[in-house]
Amino acid sequence: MIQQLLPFFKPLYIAIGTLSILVVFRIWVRARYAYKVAAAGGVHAPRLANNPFAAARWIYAIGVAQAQNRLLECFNSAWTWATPESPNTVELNISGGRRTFYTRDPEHIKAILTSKFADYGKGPEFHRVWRPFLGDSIFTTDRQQWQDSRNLIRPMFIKNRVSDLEIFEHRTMVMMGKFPKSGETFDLMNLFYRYTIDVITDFLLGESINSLENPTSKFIAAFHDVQRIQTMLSILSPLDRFVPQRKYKRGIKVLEEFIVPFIDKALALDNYELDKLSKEKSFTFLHALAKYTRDPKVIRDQIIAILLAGRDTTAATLCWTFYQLSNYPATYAKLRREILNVCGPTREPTYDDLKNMKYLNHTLNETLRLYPAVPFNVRSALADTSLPGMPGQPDITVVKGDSVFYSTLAMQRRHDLYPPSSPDFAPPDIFSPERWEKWNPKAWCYIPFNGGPRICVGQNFALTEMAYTIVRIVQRYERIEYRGDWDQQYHKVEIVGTPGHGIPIAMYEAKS
Ligand code: HEM
Repeated sequence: MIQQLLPFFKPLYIAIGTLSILVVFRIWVRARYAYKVAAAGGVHAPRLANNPFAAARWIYAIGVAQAQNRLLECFNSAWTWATPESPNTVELNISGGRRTFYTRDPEHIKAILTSKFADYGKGPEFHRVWRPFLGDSIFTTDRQQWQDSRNLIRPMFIKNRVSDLEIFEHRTMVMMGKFPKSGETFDLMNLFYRYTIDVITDFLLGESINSLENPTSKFIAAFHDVQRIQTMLSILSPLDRFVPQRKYKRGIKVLEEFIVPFIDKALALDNYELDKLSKEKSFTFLHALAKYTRDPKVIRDQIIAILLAGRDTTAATLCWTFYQLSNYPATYAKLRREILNVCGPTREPTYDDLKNMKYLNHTLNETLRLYPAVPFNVRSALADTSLPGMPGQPDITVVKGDSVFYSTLAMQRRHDLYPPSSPDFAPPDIFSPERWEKWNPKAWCYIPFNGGPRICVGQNFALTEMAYTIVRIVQRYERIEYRGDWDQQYHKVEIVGTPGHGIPIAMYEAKS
């Protein structure tokens, strides 16, 4: 009897059997999804690929595009599959089950970030992949846990605290002390990254890491490694489990070894001492955390999250600003005229000066329009929900567990979201702070800081820091010159989008 059955266990039969089970499974999962979509009265978005092989090819293409710094191009190629009913959102389904949506549609971004906020979140998978680095912080959690973090962090960014410009002044002066002589080439990006980590550590911990003075610090190298590997792990999830993680874990340990002594010092203060301190200027973000919780892990998670949020975003935006200004001498000159009119060549700007300088703010808006610091983002459906259909069309059904990738970068570069070009309004790909003089973007078409309940907590801090830094540099230097190949510059997307070639530049000091 066994002998008669043996031929059935030949490898070929096993392969055919397995394949048949997979096909049946896929048909079943797909039918279940189709039922859910129909039962909700909605529709699918156009499909990016119609079979698992084409879908796997797309995932592979995304991985390659990321490695070759062509992610935007690859993302935009998705619209080849779009239809007039859904011109800017498509879906991908490898297994027939959970889908991934890709969108650059402001109405869909608005839905996930605000009108259907409760239905979308970071989700369990995001939390799993990011937890070793960012723990249970504001960035990795949803619902009550996220709300608790937000309530804790927000008071630290009220105007009173942000308008104290002492840290910015001190650190800007240290940074500018590192600029070489007039006309010599240097990498401004390197200095901006060191400057912003020094500012944010000072702001959070009351003591700076001083990377401007100590560029080879282990902390900086570890912070960089961890972020780079984290980006790759998120892109590859759920296959991240197969990626070697020794360097990643070692890096996280270095970050913790740096932060833990600060946490211990803050926790050594009792509530009475913290209360007393809270009325003084030396009361830091860390003290506020220690007042709220005695759990060192909670404090560690929030501190690392804000370090991440506060360093690269502002450094990258400053880099892109000077990259663009170096190509437009007339824009630089106009900005300098405004700054000199308000602050003269040496006076420190006040908070009100910074907020009232229109052209300065237009310059920052314009940079964030072309280079939103977080170019790609993702949300997961926490419940069965939908994305709004075009007028007269049914909604697109989204099932719990589906992901929605959205790109602020791709959306903000969509030509059809802008008025026609004219002498008053440069084509959308051109850097032109002037466009902001008479134009306001349509709602949800310009969201570098996100929108809705999860809008960036540090927005005002970031804008104040960047404006301050620009003012102090532009006051001193009458002209800047890009010393790399301007056209060869590229957008390197990790968590934040940075200039791939750094910012090789020369600055010419104004004669007093
Ligand atoms: C140019 C500068 C910045 C830009 C463009 C920016 C942009 C963003 C964006 C797009 C998000 C949403 C992320 C998400 O929900 O997935 C965000 C969240 C956040 N940002 Fe910023 N950010 C900047 C600077 C800062 C700074 C300097 C800080 C703090 C020092 C900060 C703190 C935060 C925090 C805590 C969140 C989480 C908010 C939440 O989930 O409720 N950001 N930021």
